[in-house]
Amino acid sequence: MQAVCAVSGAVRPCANASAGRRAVARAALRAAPVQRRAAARGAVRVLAQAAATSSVDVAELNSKFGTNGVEVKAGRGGLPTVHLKSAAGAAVEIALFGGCVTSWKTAEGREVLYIRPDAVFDKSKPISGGIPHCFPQFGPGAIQLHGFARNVDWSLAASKNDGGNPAISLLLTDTDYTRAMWPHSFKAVYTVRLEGETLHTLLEVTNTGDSEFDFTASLHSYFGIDDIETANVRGLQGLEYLDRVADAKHPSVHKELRELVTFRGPVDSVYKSAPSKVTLDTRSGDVAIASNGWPEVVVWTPWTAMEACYREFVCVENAQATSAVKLAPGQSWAATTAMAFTTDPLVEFCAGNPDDPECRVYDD
Ligand SMILES: O=P(O)(O)OC[C@H]1O[C@@H](O)[C@H](O)[C@@H](O)[C@@H]1O
Repeated sequence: MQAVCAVSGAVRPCANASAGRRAVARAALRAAPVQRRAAARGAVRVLAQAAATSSVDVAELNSKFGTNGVEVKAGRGGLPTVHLKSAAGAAVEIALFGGCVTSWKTAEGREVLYIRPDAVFDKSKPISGGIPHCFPQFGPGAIQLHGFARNVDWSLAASKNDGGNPAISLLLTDTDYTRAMWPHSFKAVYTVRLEGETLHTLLEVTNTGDSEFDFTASLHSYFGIDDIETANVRGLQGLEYLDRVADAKHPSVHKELRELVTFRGPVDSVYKSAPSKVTLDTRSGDVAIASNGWPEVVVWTPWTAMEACYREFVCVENAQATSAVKLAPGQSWAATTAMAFTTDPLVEFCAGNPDDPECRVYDD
């Protein structure tokens, strides 16, 4: 008999069953009230804040940029962190170090992003998790693997709240440190906005110098999942992709035949000509990732190379990885994402109806 996903107990891997599960769930939901799932497993994915003080004047930043739904606080490691809260109850945290979104919680408090257990918040390395930037190089290439943007302080440049939807803009410009690595003058503006429960990002890069440059980039988004073997990504079927697992510098080229991209080993794939929306099924729910201006999607799991945590996350990245953007002096490039999380109705249903036949787990 075919395995059916259940909420708890000895769950067998059941990827590829999403469509069936949804149909079942819809039918079940018509017949029974939805029970809320109590265990917010995702809520503990992000590590607790370390008690430390910030060298940046958080109070000053807050008096300048704090507004309804926007507050600057000392976050983990004392890093100045902007907290957004929408009228709908969703919340986002953005560390100025790396311009990294380190937390995105739904109105019911479920953490959607993932911070790796080896992440540190002392600026000795980029924050390993959340939504860091890869810029001006996705890599591998001439400079550090994913570029420097996730490894330097961005500054807070603007904040606002329109109708209960808070937004901030972070700014990164070239410095001696960046020019030593990448000899160009640039301005990057990263706007993060909560609209209801949807997380919006806009990255704009401008050439402020007097000669052309090119760059690659990505939003290196880490998402929490119930288990790597029950997660999948939809929307990539039919696309050409570069498999970088064996050799990132000389990837092999394939065509994705699967409707659901599942995980049974390390994956490091760059999908070209990606559609404007892909969906990550975390098993507890779907993360819909819509984008505009990001032509590629990178899917990455390190598998057992990160034994301690590989089951708990997958990266689904909006990227401009394989072909560089060329900007003449004064020119700009921009790309957006809109990410939304919806709970899997079957998981919710089964939380309250564990004995329903559709919620039982069978051995093959
Ligand atoms: O630098 P991090 O956050 O550990 O991520 C590294 C990984 O980032 C992914 O974007 C790449 O596709 C992988 O090749 C790489 O190993």
